[in-house]
Amino acid sequence: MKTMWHYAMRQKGLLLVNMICVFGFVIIELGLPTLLAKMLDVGIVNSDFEYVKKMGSFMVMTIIVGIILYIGLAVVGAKINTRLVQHMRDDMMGNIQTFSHQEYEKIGMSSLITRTTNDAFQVMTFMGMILRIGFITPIMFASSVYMIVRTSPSLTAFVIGALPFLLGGILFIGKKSEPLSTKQQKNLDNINKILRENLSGLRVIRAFVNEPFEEERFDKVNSDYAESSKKLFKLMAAAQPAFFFLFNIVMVLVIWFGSIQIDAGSLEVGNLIAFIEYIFHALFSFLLFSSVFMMYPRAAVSAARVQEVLDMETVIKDLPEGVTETTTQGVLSFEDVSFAYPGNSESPVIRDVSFTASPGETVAFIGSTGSGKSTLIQLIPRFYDVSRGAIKIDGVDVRDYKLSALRHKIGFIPQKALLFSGTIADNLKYGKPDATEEEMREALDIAQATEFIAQKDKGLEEPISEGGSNFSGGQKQRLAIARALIRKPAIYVFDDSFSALDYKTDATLRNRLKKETTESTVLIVAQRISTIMHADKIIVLNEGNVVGTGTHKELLKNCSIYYDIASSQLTEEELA
Ligand SMILES: Nc1ncnc2c1ncn2[C@@H]1O[C@H](COP(=O)(O)OP(=O)(O)OP(=O)(O)O)[C@@H](O)[C@H]1O
Repeated sequence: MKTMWHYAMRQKGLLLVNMICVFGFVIIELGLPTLLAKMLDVGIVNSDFEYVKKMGSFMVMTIIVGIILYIGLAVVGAKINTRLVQHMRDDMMGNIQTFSHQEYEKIGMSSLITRTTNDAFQVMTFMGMILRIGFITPIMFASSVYMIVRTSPSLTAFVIGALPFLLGGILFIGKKSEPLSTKQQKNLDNINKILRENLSGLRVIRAFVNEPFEEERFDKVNSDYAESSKKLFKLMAAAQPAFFFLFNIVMVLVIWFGSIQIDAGSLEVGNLIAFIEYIFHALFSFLLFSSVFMMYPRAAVSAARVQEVLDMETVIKDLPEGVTETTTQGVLSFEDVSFAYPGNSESPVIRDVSFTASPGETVAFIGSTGSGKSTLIQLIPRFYDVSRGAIKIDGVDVRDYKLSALRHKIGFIPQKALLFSGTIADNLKYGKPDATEEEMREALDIAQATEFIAQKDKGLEEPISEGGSNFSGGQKQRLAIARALIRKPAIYVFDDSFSALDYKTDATLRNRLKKETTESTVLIVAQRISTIMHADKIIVLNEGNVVGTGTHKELLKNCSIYYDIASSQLTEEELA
């Protein structure tokens, strides 16, 4: 509720109009039976046709105003709702952008998508119900009960007698539906998760002829979702016939005793008709309100999931007043750095790593898979914070920087080259929004991308499909490199970013890079010895420990792990 009201209250003006429409609508709805009763009991009974005509025109006018107010209610409600969900999604996205890897991993990508789309939609739908039904029904109910008591106090007992049954039913359904709603949303998370994996891993699935297995996996989560939805809908559906059964019993009793009272002359026909109309409004309002109440647990589950995203604070705290300017540019030092992934503090992935890297220098990291290379370099832009020790850039601890200033110093090229849908130019401008065509062409030239772009019909304006699927792995890597180059950062971090390039392109690219980065610090993670053998310093990692530091030649002599890696890739002559 807190979440919904927070967003609804951002539109106080529209809420006020909504309330005015609600009041007007209720007055008109209850005014109609009153006018009808008068028309019957005064006009028809006394054959006063002037009176009948007068009441008739009042009723027509009332209906017209009622329609206008009802349309107003729908329009205003739709406006409030769409803005509500828009603001909610904007805020969620804003907070998600601040998340570190830890928060992403905690909630999970699929769940974040479900929460931003489906859960926000559930909250919006419920708010829509509140704005119309939730506001109208309590007022309608209270006014109807007032009219019921005023018209015939003796018949009121039947209405009051029905209320405990209604209330009991509503509470029962509300209690039953909450765990079902939680389960339903979780099952929807699972559908999204499997769907994402299936769509992004389509080629692997096909290559391994695993379609039947994947279909079965999807079918399972889909059935789970259908099962939980079915139970929920069954529960909701059972409420309606039960209500109409109760409603009909009340009606029969009212008409039965009402006709006895008419016979005895203590009640007029018009009043009985109006009375039945009031009962209908009172009980129907109660039912509609109960449908809001029954939907509440489901919306509350969604609202809680949305609120969790909104409340989640990143462990990587930004320092808005942090350091933005430094005297040097690109001096990097690791000082006894250890790191363990969250929830795994007993087994650090990086242990007591120390090294320095200066502008103009290329430092490379090598080691077996899982030795901690990617983890180590992800600590530099603070994708994770160190568990012990410190990483300093230009003498300042990375945690003391304003986050944007820190990340501006770094050109990070991740292991998996990710391109955004748009054009080649759009993707390059992601690195530098005001990049000129000349700057773009220069970056592409260094990244050895000029040739394949020249073959594209539209050159820089060539469209890139979702995930860059219309480019090869090596082309994507080169574009990702160009995107980082265009920023001219103080520190380049290449996380195995040359792996998809052929040997010749790899060598040419690194040569060009060397000329371009004379004033920058370059860190390269690679599996290929040929990619790193010319680095000024090579750091060999094994199970998170530094087991060797030196040049290619030095390490061949005094680091057995490096020698083993090198000997598996180089010829005897190259080793010598
Ligand atoms: N997000 C994560 N949560 C928990 N453990 C992780 C996470 N990412 C990596 N690890 C673990 O940390 C260790 C180091 O992984 P890392 O990716 O840094 O190795 P790497 O040397 O870069 O390997 P590769 O060369 O295969 O990319 C591995 O044991 C891995 O299982």
